[in-house]
Amino acid sequence: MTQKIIKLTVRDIRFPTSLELHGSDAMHTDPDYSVAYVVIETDQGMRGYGLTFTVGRGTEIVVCAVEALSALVVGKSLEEIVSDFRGFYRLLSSDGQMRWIGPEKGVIQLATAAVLNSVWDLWARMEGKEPRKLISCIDFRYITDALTEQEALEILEKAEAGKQQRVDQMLKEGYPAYTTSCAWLGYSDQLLKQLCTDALSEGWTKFKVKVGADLEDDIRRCSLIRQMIGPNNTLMIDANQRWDVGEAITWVTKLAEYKPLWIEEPTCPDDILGHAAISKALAPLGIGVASGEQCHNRVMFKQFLQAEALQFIQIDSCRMGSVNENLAVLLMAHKFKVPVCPHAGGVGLCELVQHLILFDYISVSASLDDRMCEFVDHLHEHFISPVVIKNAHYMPPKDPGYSCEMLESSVQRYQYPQGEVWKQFKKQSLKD
Ligand SMILES: C[C@H](O)[C@@H](O)CC(=O)C(=O)O
Ligand SMILES: [Mg+2]
Repeated sequence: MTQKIIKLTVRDIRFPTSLELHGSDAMHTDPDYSVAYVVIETDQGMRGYGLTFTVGRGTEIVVCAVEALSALVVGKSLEEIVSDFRGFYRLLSSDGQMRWIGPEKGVIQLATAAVLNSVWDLWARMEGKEPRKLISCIDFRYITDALTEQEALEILEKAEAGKQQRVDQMLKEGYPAYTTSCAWLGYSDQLLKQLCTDALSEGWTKFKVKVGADLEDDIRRCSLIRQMIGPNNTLMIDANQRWDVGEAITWVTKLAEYKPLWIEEPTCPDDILGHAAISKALAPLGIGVASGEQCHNRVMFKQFLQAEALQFIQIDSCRMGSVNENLAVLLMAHKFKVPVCPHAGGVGLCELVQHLILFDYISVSASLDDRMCEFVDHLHEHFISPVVIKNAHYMPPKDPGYSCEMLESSVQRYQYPQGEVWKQFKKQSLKD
């Protein structure tokens, strides 16, 4: 049945997470987790839901960018889009009137992700996809020196073997996860201890700690958490781009005794050679470098891989141009033998990225070695099909679609600035 997209709406939804310092790190000290939330509707009454994660005031700019892209979507049929998804991706990412404010980066790329996520959601509610069809969604422009279309197809075809076994395994055991919920930078030691104790009793074995603002604090917090989790559990540290290259090496060397598996975003997320230098310096200490949550397109990831600048790739479901670009990165990571450990958390990122990482295991890498997906325990209650975590594993989603439909009651309560929650804050601040 032809489904013509007749409407696209986008709303600015913000959660006041800064009040309790959830999500805080060395660079984002008071984040209000937010989304630009997109709904597309077809003439047959079907809907697709998409979003991109942002923080606070920036959301209104992303909303404007989605509105600017909407004219490229409304009026098209789903069949028209998916029969040449590569072309449609290019239309959005290379539109002559808007390309200058990207290309394929920044606000326009976040907006592209929100729109395309809604298209993937709509499509996913309708049918299964074969390797050839998936490959036809990827824009190979600028990456053929690292991965050709033929190589990508061969990777997917090779992974057909054993696929059903991996599906069954995932349905039974789920995909391994780690938690970042215990140790946001703004949390007190007492809260950190409490959350860590709870997480251990729930079966968590892999923990990420925010670092980078103050070395003495980092030493104290890493030592505390290492003592609590013991020598056999896994610790990761995340500096959210706080340091220069030399500073990163010196700082992380001082934290090496706590045996972190990786240092995440040690420096500017665009500094490929800087990451390579940090990787080289930290390799003898057994510490890898992870990055990706602010890596804005497949071309950046290509160069990180070519330069051996990362030992862990952190794809993000909303930073790049949706599933289309993430497929390209999963396939390149496989070719370069670098494990994918997605960034999640935020608002809806866990809901979205679970699909990508399950796809990676089932249809691309067929490996769980050194792989795990981030989990953050905030804001899932606002989703119709929230993630299900069992024994520190993501259980495969059962509902059709891309899992980012929100409860309409939540959207209305948290819509900025007219939602009840924000109106209440406004009244309060007028009183103060
Ligand atoms: C501002 C966000 O909370 C950021 O700190 C998240 C992040 O770096 C992560 O989850 O990793
Ligand atoms: Mg991070």
